[in-house]
Amino acid sequence: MVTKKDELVTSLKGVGSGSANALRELGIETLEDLVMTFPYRHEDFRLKNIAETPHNERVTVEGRVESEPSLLFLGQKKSRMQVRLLAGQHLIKAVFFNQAYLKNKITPGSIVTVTGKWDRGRQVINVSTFSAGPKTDQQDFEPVYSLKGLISQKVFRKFMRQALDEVNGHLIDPLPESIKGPYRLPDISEALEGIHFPQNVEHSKNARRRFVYEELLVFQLKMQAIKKARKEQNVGNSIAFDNEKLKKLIETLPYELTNAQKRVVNEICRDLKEPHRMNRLLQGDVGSGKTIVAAICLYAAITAGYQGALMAPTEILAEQHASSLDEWLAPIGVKIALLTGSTKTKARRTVLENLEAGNIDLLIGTHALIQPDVVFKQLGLVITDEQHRFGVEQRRVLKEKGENPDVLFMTATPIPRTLAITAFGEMDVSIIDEMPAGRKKIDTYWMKQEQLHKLIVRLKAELAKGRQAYIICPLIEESEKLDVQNAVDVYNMMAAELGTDYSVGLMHGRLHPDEKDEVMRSFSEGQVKVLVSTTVVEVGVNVPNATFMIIFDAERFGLAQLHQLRGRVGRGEHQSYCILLADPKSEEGKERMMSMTETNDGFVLAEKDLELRGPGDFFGRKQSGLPEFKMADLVHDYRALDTAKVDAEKLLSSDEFWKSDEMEALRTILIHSKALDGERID
Ligand SMILES: Nc1ncnc2c1ncn2[C@@H]1O[C@H](COP(=O)(O)OP(=O)(O)OP(=O)(O)O)[C@@H](O)[C@H]1O
Repeated sequence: MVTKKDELVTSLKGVGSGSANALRELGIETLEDLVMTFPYRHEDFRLKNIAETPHNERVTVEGRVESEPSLLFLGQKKSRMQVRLLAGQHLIKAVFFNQAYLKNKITPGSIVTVTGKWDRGRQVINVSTFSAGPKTDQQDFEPVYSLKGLISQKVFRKFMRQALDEVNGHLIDPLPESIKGPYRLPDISEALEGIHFPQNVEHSKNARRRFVYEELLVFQLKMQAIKKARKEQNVGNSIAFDNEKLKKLIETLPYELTNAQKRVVNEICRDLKEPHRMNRLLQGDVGSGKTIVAAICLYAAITAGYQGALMAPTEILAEQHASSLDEWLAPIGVKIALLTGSTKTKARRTVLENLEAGNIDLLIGTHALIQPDVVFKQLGLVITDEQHRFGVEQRRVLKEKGENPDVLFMTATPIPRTLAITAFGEMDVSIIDEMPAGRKKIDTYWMKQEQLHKLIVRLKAELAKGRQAYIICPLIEESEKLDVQNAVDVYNMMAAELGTDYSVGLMHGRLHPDEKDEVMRSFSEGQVKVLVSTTVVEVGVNVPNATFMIIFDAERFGLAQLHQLRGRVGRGEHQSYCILLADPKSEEGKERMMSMTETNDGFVLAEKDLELRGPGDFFGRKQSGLPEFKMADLVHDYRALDTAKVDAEKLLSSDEFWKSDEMEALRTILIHSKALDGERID
């Protein structure tokens, strides 16, 4: 039996084949599809005082016509008409483009109501909606739908009215009274009315509140269900590590762990012990000390007789990790090997043999680590140090190899909380939210390119103190060649400026791996004082004596990337500086530069970045891990997201959710998704 909501839109009065096609193109076939198509904004038709209306805002005013309309034709169909209106005490102009047909309705002395964008400087309203006479029965708020020009707003609203009347009482409300009641959320019919035909601001706000909550609750239910299912089905390793040995390692470290580091080590080690497979994200701002945490956890797995793997995004980083971990772990007997794309065939073969035989405890490298022919004897823990998510592909390779290790993802990109919850909602998250003691704020300045010579004086002063510096040139992937040239030019200029006093090194993606190594080593050992580099040093490079950074064309970078780059300095006890050379043209670019000078806090910058660029672009490209919400907005609805998270956890662990009739609709949504099988599909 077809229920009302499943009836086709063609059952509505006035929907012929033309409109039906248009609606189908918008993804609307049934009455339910139609009523669940939400407007992307509401036009506000309340009367406003023009004197208080900000520039460029849309406004509706009533006014008395004070002149004959002057009409000018600008071509066959184009025209411009202008008339003077007295709105309250204000004499303004109303301009109508291509609405010559209104001329007869505009007579001097009559009252008219116009809506349009207000140009405050020129005192002009650019009219988009007109009615003769004072404002009467027009709705105060009218929804505006995204219709791609296929059908007019007015006709669409007419269909909507009919559809709402038809389905009223036939829709199943996924939210039971026990949830709606305490939050005073309207039921589905009332909420739909408020979304499509709001009587006032409150009405539409309440309706929106309901759908935002519903959407986020369903999302959270899915995420929590996935987590739970994975825990139940993933019989992973229970890694019984030797706590005494861990304590000893921690005691021998050159510094005391911060409380945050201790806390996350505990969280991760607790997961290792559990028999299910760990699936955890470790977030920590640049320089917060994630590497040592990784080392301790890998060592934990090793004390229990397992092998560990640490995967880095670049070769430089893999080498740097290998040398740090070697320093900490080799003295206590851990056998470490490095494997990257440039490991020579013979050396590679030796590593692989030893790995399979169990003679290597810890393998560090790039993606080369999880190639099919890399076989571990007993892999217990994989840590990946990457900006982005550990790909589906890599999980598949591990699975095919029969490995079932615990996995920890480390990210240095502070991900705004709301994004972390949504993009990584099915994972457990640990956060290092504290910097090692004694860290100083990196003083950040924004200067114009033309001030470079002044800057070089500052640079020399810093070098004279024995410090080192990075000079960053942009690398835009589409034209690596040009960027390399750019870096070479800057290198030549710096080498000329600094003469024989300080040696300058050059680093970019096109160098041979051996050359990269060589440059990096001489910089970290202090022979090279100034490193001119493209963004290849962006992640993870750790040279605590480097305290000065100049970033050329800084406006070409996003906030997250600038923050990562800046994080290369300020990693030791000395005061550090970062100078952004930039001539941004856009307001957004200026705002980015200002934000960098104002804060060192990666989480604050990440929130700002999210606000400036929107969630889709946050990761630098469209990230498939981010679900698209119809109503919820990740920048502003974070409170609702939190509430939904707590509620989802409670619901899933309650008997009522699984048994009661009133929860059936919500339960059905969950059952129809793949969440209960531990799969994420969005
Ligand atoms: N508890 C601590 N006390 C003092 N120094 C520390 C502490 N933990 C780490 N460090 C030092 O801080 C510096 C940064 O640590 P690390 O390289 O692990 O940062 P990170 O979190 O990996 O940052 P990035 O993402 O930028 O690589 C290193 O020089 C490290 O030795």
